[in-house]
Amino acid sequence: MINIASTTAEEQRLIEQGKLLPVMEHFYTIQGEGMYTGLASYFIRLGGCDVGCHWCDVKDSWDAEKHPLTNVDELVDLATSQAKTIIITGGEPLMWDLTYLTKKLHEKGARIHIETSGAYPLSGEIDWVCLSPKKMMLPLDDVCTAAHELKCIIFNNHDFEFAEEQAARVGKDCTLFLQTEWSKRDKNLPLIIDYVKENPKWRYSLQTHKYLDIP
Ligand SMILES: C[S@@+](CC[C@H](N)C(=O)[O-])C[C@H]1O[C@@H](n2cnc3c(N)ncnc32)[C@H](O)[C@@H]1O
Ligand SMILES: Nc1nc2[nH]cc(C(=O)O)c2c(=O)[nH]1
Ligand code: SF4
Ligand SMILES: [Mg+2]
Repeated sequence: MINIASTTAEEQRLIEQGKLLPVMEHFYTIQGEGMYTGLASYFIRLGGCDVGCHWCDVKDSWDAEKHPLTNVDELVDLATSQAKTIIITGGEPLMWDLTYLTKKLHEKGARIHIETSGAYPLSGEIDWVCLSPKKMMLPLDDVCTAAHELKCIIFNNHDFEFAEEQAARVGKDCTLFLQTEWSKRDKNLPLIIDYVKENPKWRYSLQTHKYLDIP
């Protein structure tokens, strides 16, 4: 687990227990991507990521120190009062121990999804794992095995090859998605459409929230 330099010993203890986490933002919106596109969901975006995707659309999340340490019990109450499906994202949410957060969410009857690069071990009880593997820090085998959904980002042509390599690592029931890197969408969407027609084990995923201009 990462150490936040500016925390007190008491805060560090609560972070290790998962009762205090750096939260960049939390908001009720509609899942824009992948298998659950269109589903009303509450997003919890944890700060901290060292994977370093040059095209990452939430670079502000990377530095955990920039995000307020937040009381997990209060966050759980707020999230579950608004939605049944809670999506934990980041940053890289698996940099943190999610045992306490997910236990509390489940006690309130929530269904829990995660968006992850898979570069760190799974923790907690998660109902739906969306794995989006990255070349710079490959996903761990255990996360590949647990993935319900594989969402590979296409930035350039080589990413189709990388996507096939990662598809060979997930279980046979894992649903496979190709999603264009947003800034390359005009060039890549026709390539992805052709690829999916030729390789129908893949589906495309669009970042529909960006077209709709919602969070
Ligand atoms: C911001 S990441 C946070 C969760 C985790 N770190 C991960 O990468 O899966 C959430 C999702 O957005 C995708 N993503 C990030 N930047 C993107 C971009 N510029 N275009 C398309 N998808 C992007 C990621 O691959 C991931 O599937
Ligand atoms: N609407 C919406 N859907 C999303 N699906 C994954 C997101 C993420 O940033 O993890 C995301 C997001 O930021 N907004
Ligand atoms: S792993 Fe996720 S949060 Fe981290 S840099 Fe890549 S896309 Fe951004
Ligand atoms: Mg996003």
